[in-house]
Amino acid sequence: MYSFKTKFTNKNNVLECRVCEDVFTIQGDRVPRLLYCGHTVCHACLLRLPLKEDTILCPFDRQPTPVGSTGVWGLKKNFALLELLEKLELTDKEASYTDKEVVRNHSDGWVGCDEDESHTAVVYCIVCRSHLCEACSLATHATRTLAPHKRVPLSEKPQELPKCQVHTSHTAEFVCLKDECRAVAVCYLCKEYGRHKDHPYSLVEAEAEKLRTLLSTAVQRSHELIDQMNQTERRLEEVVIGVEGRSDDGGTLDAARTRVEHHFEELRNKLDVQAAAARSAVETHARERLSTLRASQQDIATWLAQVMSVVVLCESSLGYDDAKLVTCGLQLKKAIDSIEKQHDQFSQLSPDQFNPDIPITFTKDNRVHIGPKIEMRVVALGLDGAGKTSILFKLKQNEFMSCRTPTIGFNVEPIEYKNLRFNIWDIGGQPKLRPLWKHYFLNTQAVVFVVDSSDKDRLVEAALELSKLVAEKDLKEAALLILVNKQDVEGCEGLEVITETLGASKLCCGHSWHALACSAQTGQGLYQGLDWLSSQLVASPVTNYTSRESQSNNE
Ligand SMILES: Nc1nc2c(ncn2[C@@H]2O[C@H](COP(=O)(O)OP(=O)(O)OP(=O)(O)O)[C@@H](O)[C@H]2O)c(=O)[nH]1
Ligand SMILES: [Mg+2]
Repeated sequence: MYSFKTKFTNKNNVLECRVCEDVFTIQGDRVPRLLYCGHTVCHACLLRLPLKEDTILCPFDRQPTPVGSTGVWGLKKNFALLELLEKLELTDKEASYTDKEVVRNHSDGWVGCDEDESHTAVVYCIVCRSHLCEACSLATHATRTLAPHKRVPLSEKPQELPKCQVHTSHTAEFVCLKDECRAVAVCYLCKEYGRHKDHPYSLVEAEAEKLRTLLSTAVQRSHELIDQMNQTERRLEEVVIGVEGRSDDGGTLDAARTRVEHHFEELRNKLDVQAAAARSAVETHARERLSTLRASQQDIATWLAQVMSVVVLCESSLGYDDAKLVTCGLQLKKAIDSIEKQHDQFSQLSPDQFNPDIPITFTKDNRVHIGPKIEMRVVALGLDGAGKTSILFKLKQNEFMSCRTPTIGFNVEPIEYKNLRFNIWDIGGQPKLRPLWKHYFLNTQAVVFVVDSSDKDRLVEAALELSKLVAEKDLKEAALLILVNKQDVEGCEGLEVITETLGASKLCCGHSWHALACSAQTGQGLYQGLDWLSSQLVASPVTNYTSRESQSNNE
């Protein structure tokens, strides 16, 4: 039978490092490495040699061997020696294989000692690759050379590395990391000289360790994910119950349905009240109108009878003799005067009475306005010189006043446009007058804020005044129209820049607001402004144009 002792005594020190006298190994610290002079020294002894200017001196003949940045790891292994070692180990294994298998197959899991098959192996020598019992381990490793061999309990025996598929007698201890090679396990020959020369590589153990870490992390994260999913699933179930409700308690769906019903019920009630108010307004209007018409009818009937009786009197008086006619002259003149009086009264009948239309306009809050004009209170504000009075004048007279007359106090003018009457209050904008603005706010339905687009230096001042206006309680419901005026002036700022500089979208976000470019000189944008204002008051567009307005719109 093969013996562990003979295995090493047969080598006659040929396979030992001549520095430390330890046996060379295929891998690890005792790997044989070649120096430039041809001597072979184990890796561990080379590490202990002093390094002088990136060279080490051979311990036997002092010849220098340069080592680069990789140190002694960069020195070539003595492959002839390694092959010899491997062949010897293979022979050792083959020789012991049959016996060991017989012994191992003797009982499942039982491992026999390689020195004495009747003993049970408890340790494994990593260097000699032998299974040993306690006694044989001590006996065989008593020498100075073998005593340092690392022996581990059988349970910690390192795994056997696979063989290289190309050099089948060599262990595949490296993994080639080049993409095309798909992590194939290779031996040092393939790595140093063969197909995988110069390919990136790693040790099989290191790569396996990396994969293990990766797998453990993945498993741990998956467990966490499963926990989270379970929790979320439970929460979703709770939400489903919350929406659908339980048998004894309605969910949020029921509550939402009820709110929708309630909201529209309230709207319907409000609309019913508004419709009743509108109907009543129409009825009242019609009643008043009919009573006026009937009164006029009665007046006309009376006038008719009176005129006819005067006519009869006059016609019959035509045949009187002179004396009688003169006697009745005073009475006849009175009768003729009364005809004139009735003619005057008759001609005063309003032509509106002959139009059977009932002109109705609905406001945005569903109030009904009956009559030719619906009124809107508008306040025009802005810095002094912005052009408020000029805009008002242009709308009223269709004229531009080029001279500067600052407004002290206010001007108020009704501007009639379509079926609206805008009562525009133009308030002086000088700094000393601005504290008075607030006295005009009550019941104001719209503010027209005028900005001078040619006076860029005062935009910040204008923004400040605008910010105060939008914060006014009395103007909370008021619509806000920003008129960017003087667009005819060369070099003036455009609408977008001005609204941005004013910060209008932020400032006015609580209001219904709009900005328009305009010019009091040319009339540009002014009627668009009135259109927007009317859209804020009435529910549907107004279409009856007067001739002047049509003309202005065509300009
Ligand atoms: N070129 C040009 N000048 C304008 C325009 N609008 C107003 N102006 C001129 O700007 C000056 C001031 O106009 P006003 O209408 O008096 O300004 P205001 O806003 O009423 O000023 P205060 O009454 O002081 O608040 C006048 O000289 C106007 O002729 C415009 O659209 N184009
Ligand atoms: Mg003015």
